Amino acid sequence: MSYISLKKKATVALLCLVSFTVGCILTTKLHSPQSFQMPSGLASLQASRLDLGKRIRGQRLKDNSKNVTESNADMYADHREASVDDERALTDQNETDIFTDYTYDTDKEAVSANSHAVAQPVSKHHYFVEVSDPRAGLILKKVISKLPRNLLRSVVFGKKIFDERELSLLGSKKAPTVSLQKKWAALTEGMREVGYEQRLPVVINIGVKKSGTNAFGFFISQHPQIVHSIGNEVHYFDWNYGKGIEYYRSRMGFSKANQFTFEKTPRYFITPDAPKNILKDLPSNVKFVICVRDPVERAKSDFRHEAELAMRRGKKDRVAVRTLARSETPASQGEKFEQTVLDKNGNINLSSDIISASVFSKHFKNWLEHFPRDRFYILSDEKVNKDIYTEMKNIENFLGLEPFFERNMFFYNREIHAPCMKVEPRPCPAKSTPGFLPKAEPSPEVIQKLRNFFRPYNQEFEKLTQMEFSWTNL
Ligand SMILES: Nc1ncnc2c1ncn2[C@@H]1O[C@H](COP(=O)(O)OS(=O)(=O)O)[C@@H](OP(=O)(O)O)[C@H]1O
Repeated sequence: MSYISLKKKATVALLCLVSFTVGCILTTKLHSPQSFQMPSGLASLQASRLDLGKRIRGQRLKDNSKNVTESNADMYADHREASVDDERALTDQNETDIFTDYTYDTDKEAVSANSHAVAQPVSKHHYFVEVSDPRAGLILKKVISKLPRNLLRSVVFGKKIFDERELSLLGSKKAPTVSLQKKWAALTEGMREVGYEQRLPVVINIGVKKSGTNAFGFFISQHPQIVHSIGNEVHYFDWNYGKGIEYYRSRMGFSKANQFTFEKTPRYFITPDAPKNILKDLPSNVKFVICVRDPVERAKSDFRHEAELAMRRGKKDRVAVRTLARSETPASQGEKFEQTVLDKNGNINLSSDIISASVFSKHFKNWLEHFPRDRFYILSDEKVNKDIYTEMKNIENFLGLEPFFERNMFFYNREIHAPCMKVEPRPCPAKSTPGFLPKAEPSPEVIQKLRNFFRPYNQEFEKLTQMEFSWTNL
């Protein structure tokens, strides 16, 4: 081979190598979060969002951008009420398999999925997408598909961040199970740069279970100063206390300095050590909202809830099996309401959680030993049903929030016989109890027995709260 042809070949090889290297660099740059450049229009739109500290949520952003508003409308497309027990099970999950467990659960009849998601731009490169139930693979996909296509996107659930590639695997059998600690660190750093922190809650909805806590959580979370915990219920002061305060903080949404972190776990109300530990661990200005309802109606609703779990356990549903393993008085499949609330001799079954949770005064006394009465707002369902607007205004005032709620934001939904809030496109949380569940329709004698049992406790609760309730003396 001549020297010239050798030289030619070497030049060609060199050119190939250079163009390959340049290609690689360009590709890496295009896909690297660090080098990503956002179109200037979007950048300023997002910057103004961040300055306003607003979340992309339903109609609240209608004034900002048509594109984003449409996308947000879809985020609520499948908003249904959360199941406490799914949250309970979630906190049990090892960090990497959350998606594997829940995304492919297609048994929608048996599982009342809560599927709301809130997207929030947190840096040039990331959207923070809060998903209240990680089983909601479909809604996640929907949210992601609506975000500006040319942005690098991440979805966060707790400490899990799923990038676009991983999201594209949703719906396939290849579940993303990658450890994402590094991405989480990068994202939180990005959020801190723009002024967000994970703060401990200063407002907690501590219960009572089955008294409208989901609806209240939904209403209060519409306030721009309220930042909800990540996921529906954290269960720190009952089941996860051993995990430490930094775990608890890590379950909080990111907030700006003028925002209030909100958490709801109805089981705190009946957890003996919860008030003592909250006093010890949380900011001294923490306040509480307690939803209450006719104790007999509450017990019936609680029974249906437990019956749903029992039915799911019968189907070997993993969430239910795990949840029932932790329940003090698990319902048995096929058990009737009477069998749960009465003992063998026909007396009130005092060891049943379903009874105990309705004895409001007993638990409230424990809270009052640690916090003064003025730290609690008691939200009774009769007042909620009569005038939700006034109640939300009172709570705004109680918490020291800026005025936000207006009368025309609320309406009474005759289909579900409950007040709702106009948030596009699903105005309010659906009723939690699916129609296929066993009905709790005890005989009039059993009802009377329950009423006689609860009456003295109701009267005591009235004294403790300095309030009156229509169901006290029934
Ligand atoms: N506004 C509104 N929207 C939807 N649902 C409402 C509302 N207000 C009260 N409820 C009734 O509250 C019951 C559920 O209570 P919780 O949300 O506290 O349940 S849970 O403890 O979190 O599982 C559940 O009661 P039952 O239907 O009797 O089971 C809901 O119907």
